[in-house]
Order: sequence, then C-alpha cells, then structure tokens
Amino acid sequence: MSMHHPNPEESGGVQTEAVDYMTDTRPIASEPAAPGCRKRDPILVAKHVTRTFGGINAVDVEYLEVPRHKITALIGPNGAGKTTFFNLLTGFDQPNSGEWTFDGTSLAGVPSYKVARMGMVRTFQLTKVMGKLKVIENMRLGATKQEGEKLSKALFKNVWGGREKEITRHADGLLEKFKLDTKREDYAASLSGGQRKLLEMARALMADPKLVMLDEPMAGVNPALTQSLLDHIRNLKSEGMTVLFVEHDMHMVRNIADWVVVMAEGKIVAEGPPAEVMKDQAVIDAYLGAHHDVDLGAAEGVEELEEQLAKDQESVVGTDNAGIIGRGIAEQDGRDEERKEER
Ligand SMILES: Nc1ncnc2c1ncn2[C@@H]1O[C@H](COP(=O)(O)OP(=O)(O)OP(=O)(O)O)[C@@H](O)[C@H]1O
Repeated sequence: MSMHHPNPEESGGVQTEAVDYMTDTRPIASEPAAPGCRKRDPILVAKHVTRTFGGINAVDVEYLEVPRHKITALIGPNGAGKTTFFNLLTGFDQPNSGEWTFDGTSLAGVPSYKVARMGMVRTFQLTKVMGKLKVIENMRLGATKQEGEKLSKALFKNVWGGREKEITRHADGLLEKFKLDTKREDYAASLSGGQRKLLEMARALMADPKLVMLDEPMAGVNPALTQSLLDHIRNLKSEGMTVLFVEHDMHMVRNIADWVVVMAEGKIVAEGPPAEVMKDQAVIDAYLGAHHDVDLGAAEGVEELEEQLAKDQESVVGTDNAGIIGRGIAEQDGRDEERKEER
C-alpha cells in the first residue's frame, strides 16, 4: 500500500478507499481515446446536445463524458461553440435538443441557479462579480439560494436562515486562500481583472461544488497572477472537485489538464490526454485557429505568431501546419533555406 492509499483499517476503520486525486494514475477512459469515448467514472454525461443560431449549428455534441476528479480542458477555435455548450450545460441557455446528466441527475430544463445548488458551478469569460458590492458581499452572495438579479436584494434580507456566521467564516476562509482577504472591504470594481477572476472563482466555491466550470480563466489575467490561478485550479482537484475549463492558452492546457476535449464547428472532434491530443492534426488545426487575434497581414502579426508558436513548439513541430507556417514566415523574411528542403 502506498502512502496515498492508506489502509482503511489503520485509519479508523472507514471502508471508503482514500484516493489522492493528484497522483491517481488509473486510466481516465474505459475505451480508446476518441470523440465520445466512455470514461471510467464520468460526472457529466451529455447526449445529442444541439443549439442553432439562425442557420448555424453552434453546438452539435453527439456524446461527451467528463471524467470525475480530473481537470478537463475544452479547447477549439473561436466560434467553435465552447461557451454556448457551457451555457447550455449550466442552464444559462436552452438547447434545441439533447439531454445531459450531472452525477446521475438529468439537468435538461433545470434553471442555472438550481444547477449551481446541485453542485455544478461556473465562471464567465467576462467576470460577473458585482462591482458596486464589496468583496465580502460578493462572496456571501455565492451562498444564497436566490435567483439571478434577485441576488442584490438578498443582501438586505435575512436569506441565510441563521447561517450568517458560518457563511461569513466560509467566505473569509476562501478569501484568505485566494489572497483576497486584504481586499475584503474593497468594492469589487476596484480589483484588477485577475483579482476579479480569483474572486469569481472563490465565490463559486461558496456553493461547495463538485464540478467547477471555468470559461477562459486566464483571459485578461496579469502574468503575475497566472501561476497563482494555475495553483488554485490544481487545488480544486486536490480537494476532490472536478474541473472543466475553456481555454485558448495552450501552456495552461498542457500544464494542468488531465484530459483535453477539442471542439470545432459545434462538434467534438478529438479527445484524449494532452500529449496525445496535441499531436492530432485536427487539434493542430483547431489550435492554429486559436491565434485569432494575430493579424497575419501585418509584419508584426507574423512575428507575434512566430513568437507564440516558438513558445509552443511541441504542438506544432513535425506537423504539416508547422511546415506551412514556418515556411511562410521564412519566405517573407527571405531566409527559408532549411525549410524549403523539407518538401
Ligand atoms: N446569442 C447568440 N446569437 C447568435 N449567435 C450566437 C450566439 N451565441 C453564440 N453564437 C454563435 O454560435 C457560435 C459559437 O459561439 P461560441 O461563443 O459558443 O464559441 P466559442 O467556442 O466559445 O468561441 P470563443 O473561443 O470565441 O469564446 C458562433 O458562430 C457564434 O457566433
């Protein structure tokens, strides 16, 4: 028996197996990695979930299982449908068709605040912390059972049924953990973008969730806070939570994801462990689509892309796309000797 799997008999006779989620190496999938593959222990299962906007199939997910106690990254180019899929799963939007279960319970038609109450919480690409409320007030709201806009009214009523002290203690504990305790009495509007992301994450945890869904947690975050955010996400897993996050930052995906799901044009086009998935051509295409903000027409744009790709060499080296892009840049600069010989 390893240290991470203590003998239940020795630890007080508790019969549940203690698993260290950080070192658990059991396979995530119960069949070969491929779009829609079954997982050993799924927490979320989605079937035939579709959503169209006008003529566009924004989401067209045939089947997806999200593995419990793992960190899953949902990646794909702009407009792939990632945020729409999040919105559907969490009750912020209604699908044209489909069903999905969270921990065995069907969630289709369940409104967002109930989804959160059931243990599935999310954050937004653009944070939804309430700027005119203090940090601690934002935190307390995470514990209410009020719906949407009514949240603000919750502040002035006794909605916690005598649980105020316990809720404040929980909030203060989380603020300390997220190093926001010194900002406790500040208005959320005065926080930096990164601090707001942390506050939103901390607030989501007030609901004691089982599944935490993060929509682009790194977007707009100052590099100084990046490591701290990564650590917080890893901590969620070590504490037994499941994480599903949308992200364009491939460093982050490579760094912390146990499993990667790739979406393109509404469909799941690949999934698997990060190292394997990122070798996949469909993924490389999706990945290159992620460099949406680079203007390839401008010389600086090419340089910027080159710089970004250089940072992410493992994901492009040895693929056709790397060749094409590498050659394009090289020709433009008039220094393509080695590249040309490759073809
Ligand atoms: N409310 C809406 N009305 C009309 N079209 C929408 C709406 N929301 C999303 N879409 C369209 O649905 C498609 C999927 O968009 P979505 O925002 O889900 O993609 P995404 O993968 O999250 O992209 P990004 O990485 O840019 O956040 C896009 O074509 C988008 O224009």
